[in-house]
Amino acid sequence: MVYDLYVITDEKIGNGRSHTELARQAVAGGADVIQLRDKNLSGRDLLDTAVAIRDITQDTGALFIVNDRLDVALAAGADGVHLGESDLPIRYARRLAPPGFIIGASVSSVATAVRAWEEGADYVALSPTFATGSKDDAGPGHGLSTLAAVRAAVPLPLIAIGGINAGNVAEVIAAGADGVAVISAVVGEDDVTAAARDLRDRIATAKARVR
Ligand SMILES: Cc1ncc(COP(=O)(O)OP(=O)(O)O)c(N)n1
Ligand SMILES: Cc1nc(C(=O)O)sc1CCOP(=O)(O)O
Ligand SMILES: [Mg+2]
Repeated sequence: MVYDLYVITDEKIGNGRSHTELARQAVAGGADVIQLRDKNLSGRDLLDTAVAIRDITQDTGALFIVNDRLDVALAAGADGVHLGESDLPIRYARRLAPPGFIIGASVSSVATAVRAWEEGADYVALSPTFATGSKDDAGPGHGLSTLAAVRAAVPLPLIAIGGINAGNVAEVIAAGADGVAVISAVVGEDDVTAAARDLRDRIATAKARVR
């Protein structure tokens, strides 16, 4: 699986553009993964939106992940679900998921990353890597040293999330991330497609330098 550029949709930060518009524009710019994240939609509206994004990503080969809601992810035919440290535990989600279904996990330390790996996560996301204004309860950033320590401890794909942008993405990749998950650096830009393309190019350049 390729997780280089992982874009999370957010209609507030997206300045009135819908989840589906944001997803379409991000995949046009080369996003490898789209995550649908909305804490306010009803289950039914979230499912309708997830089915629409499923159609968009299916056409392009991008992965589609639903935040928090395993039920909606399964019903929509998404590729996976993202679960945080307060969401459904990974080992229980694994019992309900079909073979090949992706379960991503937020982690905040080497210890929580190792636990997520042991419980069956398919990727881990260091949450947050830097401070972010896009999630109220994210807390302070863990920084590049923690990112590098998680990289050394866990052999899963490692995503950095929180405060990542064109200016710092190269150092995040150099510290060991396989990919970056972003909201504002792509979804908050006027031209979502151009922002995604630019970030993806920077990731490719940084990977060519360090690997
Ligand atoms: C890729 C990725 N990483 C981390 C998160 C955060 O998940 P969580 O801690 O459960 O917080 P919420 O996003 O649910 O508010 C994420 N969504 N995606
Ligand atoms: C959805 C999310 N989760 C985070 C975590 O740390 O768990 S940070 C975050 C938002 C990331 O947005 P931006 O790229 O604008 O900083
Ligand atoms: Mg969550």
